[in-house]
Amino acid sequence: MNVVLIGMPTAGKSTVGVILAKVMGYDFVDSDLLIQNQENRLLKDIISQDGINSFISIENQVNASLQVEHSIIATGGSVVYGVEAMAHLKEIGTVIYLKLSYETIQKRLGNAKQRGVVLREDQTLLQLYQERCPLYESYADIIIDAENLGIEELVVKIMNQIP
Ligand SMILES: Nc1ncnc2c1ncn2[C@@H]1O[C@H](COP(=O)(O)OP(=O)(O)OP(=O)(O)O)[C@@H](O)[C@H]1O
Ligand SMILES: O=C(O)C1=C[C@@H](O)[C@@H](O)[C@H](O)C1
Ligand SMILES: [Mg+2]
Repeated sequence: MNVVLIGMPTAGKSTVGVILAKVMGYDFVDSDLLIQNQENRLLKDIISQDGINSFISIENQVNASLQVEHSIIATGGSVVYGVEAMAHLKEIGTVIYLKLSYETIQKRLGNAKQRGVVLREDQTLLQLYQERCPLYESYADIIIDAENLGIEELVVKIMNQIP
């Protein structure tokens, strides 16, 4: 079985995921890096060159094809737009949503466009947050409130909730 981390960009999926893998003796997979490997391009270049719909479709295909065991899987924040990806991830793992307030995400994110976030031209970060929260919640097996927790504290909180 795997543990799948979902949540907004900067929620800590990659940072916390790799530590969690070490502490639990799991492997670590970052699906953003698998996308970059497959495409041989940076995420932000895929988004700027091909557009957000193509990126979402590539992300969906990569995550839907993931064949791993005993791994912590850090997904990209936009993975929840991929129906096939989420169906597959739910089948191969326990899905954990790292939930943070809009204010914290905004502070950590800085300039969303420069980081290559899947944000439509006419969409604000607040609208993106409001659009995504229900998706993260609907796919989550476990929701973890990560607000005001340091990286190590969050690792412990996640470990305590993994079945
Ligand atoms: N618990 C935390 N407290 C403070 N800062 C954190 C915490 N977790 C992560 N960060 C910081 O937030 C930034 C983004 O974290 P990270 O790359 O792990 O996010 P992510 O969820 O993987 O985002 P993405 O969806 O873009 O891949 C990093 O600079 C990281 O150090
Ligand atoms: O939440 C997002 O829109 C994204 C998050 C990153 O992990 C990458 O998957 C990509 O930059 C898009
Ligand atoms: Mg990440």
